[in-house]
Amino acid sequence: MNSTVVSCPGKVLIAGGYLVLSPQHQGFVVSTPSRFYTVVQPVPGSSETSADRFSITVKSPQFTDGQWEYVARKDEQGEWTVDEVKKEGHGSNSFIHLAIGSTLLLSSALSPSTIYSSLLITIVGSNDFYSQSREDNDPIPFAPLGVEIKNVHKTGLGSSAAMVSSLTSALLLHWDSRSSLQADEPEPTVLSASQPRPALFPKPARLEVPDKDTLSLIHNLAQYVHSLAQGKVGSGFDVSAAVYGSHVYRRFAVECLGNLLSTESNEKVTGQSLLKTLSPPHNPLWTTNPTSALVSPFGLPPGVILILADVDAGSNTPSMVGKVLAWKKAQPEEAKQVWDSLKQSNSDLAESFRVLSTRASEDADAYEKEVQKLSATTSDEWSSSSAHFATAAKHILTTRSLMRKMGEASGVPIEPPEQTKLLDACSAIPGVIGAGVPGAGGYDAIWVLALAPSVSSDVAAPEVAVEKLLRSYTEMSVRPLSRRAWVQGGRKMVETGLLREELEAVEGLRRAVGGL
Ligand SMILES: Nc1ncnc2c1ncn2[C@@H]1O[C@H](COP(=O)(O)OP(=O)(O)O)[C@@H](O)[C@H]1O
Ligand SMILES: C[C@@](O)(CCOP(=O)(O)OP(=O)(O)O)CC(=O)O
Repeated sequence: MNSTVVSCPGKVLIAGGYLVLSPQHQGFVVSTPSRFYTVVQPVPGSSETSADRFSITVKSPQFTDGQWEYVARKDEQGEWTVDEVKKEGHGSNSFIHLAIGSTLLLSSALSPSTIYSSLLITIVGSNDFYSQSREDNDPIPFAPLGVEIKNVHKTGLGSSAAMVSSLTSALLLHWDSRSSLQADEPEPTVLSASQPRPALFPKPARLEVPDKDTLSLIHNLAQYVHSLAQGKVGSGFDVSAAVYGSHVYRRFAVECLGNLLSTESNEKVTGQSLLKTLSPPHNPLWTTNPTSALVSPFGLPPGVILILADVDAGSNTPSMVGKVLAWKKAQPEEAKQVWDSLKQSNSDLAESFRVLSTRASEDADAYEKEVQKLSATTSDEWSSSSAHFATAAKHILTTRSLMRKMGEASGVPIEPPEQTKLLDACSAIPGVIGAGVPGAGGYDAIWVLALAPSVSSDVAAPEVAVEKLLRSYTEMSVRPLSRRAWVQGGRKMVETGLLREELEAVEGLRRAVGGL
């Protein structure tokens, strides 16, 4: 049987950090070209193994300790459990363990007739999820990092969310295709009522995106696994971006997960309990207001590029979140004012992107000419004739100043002075619309939004000047991610989320998988 490959993108929360934790507010998240790939392969000759037991080997070849072994067993009640087979020199990986266990339970409840057999799973992330060696400017795809997973330096694109989303969906898809191969009469399932159920994902790869209900189920499963493995429920924008791509995100309510995460509940999580809680047709909390998540279109307009850079100082998101929420509780009036203003400036920024996209589609030539013209001057020189780009630039500055205000009020370095200096330096480059700290802010990363004229002009592309500044900056350790990781404006939402892939079509993936 063929391998199954699913990829999910990384994320950059351009606006809405902290606010997005509350269902009254939104986050504006852009997904990145950097992706996590999960390749699920049957182990040759293993289909003869017992129907109640099979093994799963997971490899993460980018890490020196990236191999984990699991055994799945079915008990007398027909419930599957997955145990790790401990190996010396290899730590546990709760994200992977929980993803496999939960997906197997859900799959067996969805399609009780599925026959499981041993699997080899390979997981790799695009190089830009991790800081690369400074000596090698052009590493091979999915380059080995030569370190243990716990020691890797991450760049903030959300490795665990993209990994969990690609692993859970690849497994669900793989097992789903087995059920449709094996069962002459597919069992009626929740998703299909009494209709024979089509495979969850349509066949050939890269493939059509799964239907809406299936994507929701995958999203809900990945949110559950990610929260369980992290030991907390964040806003979930990172998992949502891994599944849906760039969008405006309003969070789902924790109640959607029922008591699945409850540490007090003695009830064992079963396949049926997962299905009943995670499947949208079964659990209306996922689809009805005010508990459902909302995903609406959002993206960068054409003619722009989002340059991403890793800052090597590191901040601790959970403690920053704790402090901001403590301030919000202690100073509710002041906090409400700041949050309301941020809500406004964030949605103004998104609206200015929408207006630019509309202009581009109405008159592509005039739009491109404007992009060319503005590339030669700095955003504070953009006159009212360039109103749309000037407006976007203004909203970025307003959002930044409000985030700084929130940081000062709560004692959290959301945009610390060192970052302000760097962002201002980037923003002063001709053709740069603006810059910011993504997500929770801190010392982790920055983004810079620049115009990207499509035909070469007399003017050097703004991105070249930004890259030069970042590479030569000495006041902080900052390093642009590779150009491959930067986000081009104008991409369709459907290309930016979860994708089913062909193994051979992804550069370097066959080599990374090796062996079989
Ligand atoms: N390539 C990979 N293979 C296996 N597990 C990975 C990989 N990359 C990340 N992970 C998992 O994600 C965890 C990191 O999660 P976290 O610290 O939340 O980082 P992030 O903010 O990037 O999501 C790792 O400890 C590991 O369990
Ligand atoms: C504060 C937040 O709203 C945004 C954090 O965004 P980041 O992109 O900074 O996240 P990490 O990759 O987990 O550090 C918390 C949340 O939404 O869960």
